[in-house]
Amino acid sequence: MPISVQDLTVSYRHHPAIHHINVQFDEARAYAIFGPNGAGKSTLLKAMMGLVKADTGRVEFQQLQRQDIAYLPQQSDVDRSQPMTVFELAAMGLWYKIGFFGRVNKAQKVRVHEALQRVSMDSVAHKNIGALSNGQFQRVLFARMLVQNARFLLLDEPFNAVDAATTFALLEVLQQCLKQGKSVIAVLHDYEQVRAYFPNTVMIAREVIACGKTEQVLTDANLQAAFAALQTGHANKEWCEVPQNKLVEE
Ligand SMILES: Nc1ncnc2c1ncn2[C@@H]1O[C@H](COP(=O)(O)OP(=O)(O)OP(=O)(O)O)[C@@H](O)[C@H]1O
Repeated sequence: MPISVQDLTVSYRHHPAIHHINVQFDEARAYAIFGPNGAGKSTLLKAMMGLVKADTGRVEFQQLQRQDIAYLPQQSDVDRSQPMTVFELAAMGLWYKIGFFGRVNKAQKVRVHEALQRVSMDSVAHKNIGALSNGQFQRVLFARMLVQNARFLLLDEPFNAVDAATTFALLEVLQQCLKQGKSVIAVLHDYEQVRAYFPNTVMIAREVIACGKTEQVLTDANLQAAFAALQTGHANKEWCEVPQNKLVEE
């Protein structure tokens, strides 16, 4: 049951951030999305989640429901200043079962506590999220994803501004998820992390530069091609400055 990205173009103010992207994400695999700053990595994830409008192409979710996809944006969607406990934030992973204001039943409570245990945050389940460090907060957001029990985990720079111990612990959580048959698709900047934990890499620079086994994709030649593509604005003949339908709309 793969996710298939077909001919996907998204532009901001007439400039394509991603351009005719084709890529398939299969189940039970770990994919790194890699590329220079401004390559369109976050935009690709947002477009897959339907958070930005596509100018061309589409994303096909074969036999997947909305709750089968979990998404952790780069800057968290949760306002940490609002009064909410660690437990309540993790329990938000149940949104598709109980809505955002529904009551959590006994079995669901157990599930939330188990998820918090997996990220070593159950002992502070009663704490307000405003009191958490960046690393602790990211652990709770991972617990929320575990509660959702999605089949595809889309993570945008999940270890940015997170301490080394937490990064290691959360990478281990992702490994467990893979063993359970889930897929992880993560925007990452750290070569070593990608090489150690992500056997598949999609390198983009607006367009797909290379896609496949990490050792074959993360090469100097591909990295140079990625930087060059971003500087010159095109790496193949099909480049078009602005998708036509976007011009008509605006
Ligand atoms: N909301 C927006 N409005 C206008 N331009 C945007 C917007 N979001 C992104 N862009 C531009 O689109 C391009 C791709 O941005 P995106 O954040 O997807 O790249 P990225 O590869 O994730 O970058 P980084 O590694 O720096 O996070 C960049 O040139 C960026 O400035």
